[in-house]
Amino acid sequence: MTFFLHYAFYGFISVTLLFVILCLIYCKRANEYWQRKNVYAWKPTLVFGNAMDIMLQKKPLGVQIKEYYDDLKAQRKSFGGYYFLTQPVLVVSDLDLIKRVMVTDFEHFTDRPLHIDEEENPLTGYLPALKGERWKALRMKLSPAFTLLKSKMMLETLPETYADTLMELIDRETRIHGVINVHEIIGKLNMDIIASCAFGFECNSLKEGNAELKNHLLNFFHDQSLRGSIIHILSYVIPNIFKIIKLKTCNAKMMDYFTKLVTEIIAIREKDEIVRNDFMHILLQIDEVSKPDMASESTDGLSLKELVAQCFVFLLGGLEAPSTVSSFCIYVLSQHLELQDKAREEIRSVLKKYKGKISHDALSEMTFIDQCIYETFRMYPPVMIHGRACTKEYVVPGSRVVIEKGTTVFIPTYGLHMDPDYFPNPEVFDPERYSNKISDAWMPMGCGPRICIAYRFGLLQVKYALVTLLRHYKFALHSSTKTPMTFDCKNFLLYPSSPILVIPEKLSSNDSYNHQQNFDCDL
Ligand code: HEM
Repeated sequence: MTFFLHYAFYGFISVTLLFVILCLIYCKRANEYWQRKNVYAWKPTLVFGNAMDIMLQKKPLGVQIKEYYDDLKAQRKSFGGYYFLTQPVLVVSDLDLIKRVMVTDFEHFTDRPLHIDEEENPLTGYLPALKGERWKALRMKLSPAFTLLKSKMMLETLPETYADTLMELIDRETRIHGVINVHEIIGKLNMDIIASCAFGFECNSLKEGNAELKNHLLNFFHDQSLRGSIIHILSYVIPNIFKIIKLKTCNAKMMDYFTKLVTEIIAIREKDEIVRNDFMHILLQIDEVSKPDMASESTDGLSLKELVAQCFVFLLGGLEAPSTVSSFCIYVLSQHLELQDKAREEIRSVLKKYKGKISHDALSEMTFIDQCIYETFRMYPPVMIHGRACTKEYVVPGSRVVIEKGTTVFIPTYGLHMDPDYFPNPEVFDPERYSNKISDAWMPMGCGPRICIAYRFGLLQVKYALVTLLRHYKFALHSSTKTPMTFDCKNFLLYPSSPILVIPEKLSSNDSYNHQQNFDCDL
């Protein structure tokens, strides 16, 4: 017996040692990938590669990739290799090569390196994660929901009461706390906007505060646990790891909640024969197959699971990115009061012409607000890196480097946006940069065939929120708000590390156009 235990013990130690040695050999070999290809790369550490600071949550991935971009530019390299743990990633720094990857040679980079597992987790079957022909077919079918005309129509169906409820909320918060958390307030407005525009239901986030829908979505974005934030990054950089380790990006509760919500909305529409010009209507029209009891996969139309996943991405896209950009815009305008006054002047004079109504036409005339929004998108792009997966072997033009199928490619958006070659004095908030042509290096919504499908709608959301706030309030930065802003390391999207708190000063009816009481008042 003792002999057997002895034998088993040494056997166990030997197998463990062998396993550790094999892992180390694997890591070492993986860390020589770019060297073998003769591609410039930062020296990786074993296991962590170049991502030690990311895994230890000392730095957001987008910020580190910006630093790498700066280094590539300094070394006059068009691209370079990066190691996320043991996964090799190609980072492209040359703008012409970036345009090739995203536009001209798109057929080699049709997919995004996102995790997709519709069996275990149907919400991952959303458009951003879909691959190849399935993506192409669905993108074509969904595109009509996001034309300029559709975005305009969606905006014009918004109840005017949103503005009043928003003001009540700001006044109440100011009375109680003296300050408002601008991201939180705009998040509530956007939640109501997308619930109404996409599905035609009242979410009442502004009125009731913590609406259930919003909480589920925020849990997806801001899972502050170490596990949650690491899972988010892994799902983007090493999606294949999910095939080996059974990890989930969304939990079962979230899945059940969305399925129930969408099923109920469909049932009500069918029962009451409601036809509404919104996102849900377009989805339901896709070959008329999206019946609540339909669980099977379909080739032409959408199964219920697929439909729920597309609704989910509409809510995700419409909530966080537009709210972040609008709140960063208020943040910078609170530091540049002269620009804030100029923006308000424009809002007032245009709204006077349109009798106080925030219509699509009125918004289109507010060009200075556009410039402020573009500049905010540049300095604070919610998506700091655009990712592509190489789907067909690619020889980098002008070199002998072959990008293998399956390689993850990063486009360092934040690096491009802060590059003085494209945007002189990049640290300075200067809306005048956009009085002429916008640089091709400006790409907060991506570019090429996989550009954000809802960029028009997203821009409108941001503009609507800003106009609604700035027409009635003057904002000053609260002393506890960080300047310069640092970014949260636990979030995959760019997100402030501490709340943006501002002090609102309500403008008197002489200062602000009162659309309800006096349609012809002089400002
Ligand atoms: C203003 C805020 C927004 C920003 C900054 C933003 C940013 C982006 C970016 C950077 C991409 C990837 C583009 C690429 O890889 O080239 C993307 C894709 C996408 N966005 Fe947005 N987005 C915004 C608003 C929205 C909204 C409101 C929705 C939905 C209503 C939405 C839905 C999507 C979808 C479905 C995709 C995937 C498109 C595809 O793969 O074909 N986004 N977005």
